[in-house]
Amino acid sequence: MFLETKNLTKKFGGLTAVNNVDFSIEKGKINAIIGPNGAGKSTFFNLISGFHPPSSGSIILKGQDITNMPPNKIAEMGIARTFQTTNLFEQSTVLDNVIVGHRLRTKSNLMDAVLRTKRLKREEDRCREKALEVIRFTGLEKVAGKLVGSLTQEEKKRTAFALALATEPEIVFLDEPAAGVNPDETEGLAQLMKKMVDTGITVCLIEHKMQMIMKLADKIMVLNYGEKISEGTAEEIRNDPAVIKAYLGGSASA
Ligand SMILES: Nc1ncnc2c1ncn2[C@@H]1O[C@H](COP(=O)(O)OP(=O)(O)OP(=O)(O)O)[C@@H](O)[C@H]1O
Repeated sequence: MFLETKNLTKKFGGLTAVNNVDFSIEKGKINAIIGPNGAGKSTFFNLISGFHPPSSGSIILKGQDITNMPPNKIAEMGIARTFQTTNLFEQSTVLDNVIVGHRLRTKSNLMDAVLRTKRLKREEDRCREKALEVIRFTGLEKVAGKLVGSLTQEEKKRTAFALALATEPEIVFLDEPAAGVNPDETEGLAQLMKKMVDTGITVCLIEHKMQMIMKLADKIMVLNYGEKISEGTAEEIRNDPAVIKAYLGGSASA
């Protein structure tokens, strides 16, 4: 299995936000995590990307235990993520935002910057090339020189994808990639996720847009109050009484 969590648990004081979750992600597939508000989806992402240490349980990437690794190490291992409220620099251009992503893969340090070494120049060129490549991939060529603050919501979403891709990840975690965009743009972003998978990148997303998830995801996990209540294909999830009950607030019979 490409990435697995075993008994993954996160407690915030008396609240168990993620409770004993076993989840496995297959390489080259689109995996989705759904669940009502407050179900623990973002917390689950934060655990995998190292932003929160788990209270217990483990995270295994390609057979290696990465539990408790710091976020920068996890990113170096090939895991990238985007955020619900995209953490982009609004006063910088798309290109400058995306260039930052590839710095993760470079080695130059403060001395290289002070002395303007050849290594620094070479790595700066490489970051720029990589940024231009992912800007083309995500369809942002026309707005590469624009300030992020002036972009549409959909372009900002694409920029967040591009920033994640610039780190050369093996797997990307996308937190509500289609929130706040119209149906046509949602379809465009779904196509972009498929394109990512076609190049060999594994995708895992959180999304509230059910129609999109049901069409797009190869495998879905459903969280409710921090617990995994169901897992399977769109068809399996759709017909699972536990899922129907969770979404209807307990008013449907299980
Ligand atoms: N840093 C934190 N400190 C304390 N409680 C937290 C923290 N982060 C999340 N929680 C709580 O953990 C629970 C799960 O939250 P989380 O944001 O993971 O849910 P979610 O499924 O992503 O929700 P949404 O769909 O609304 O974004 C919630 O009750 C939330 O209030």
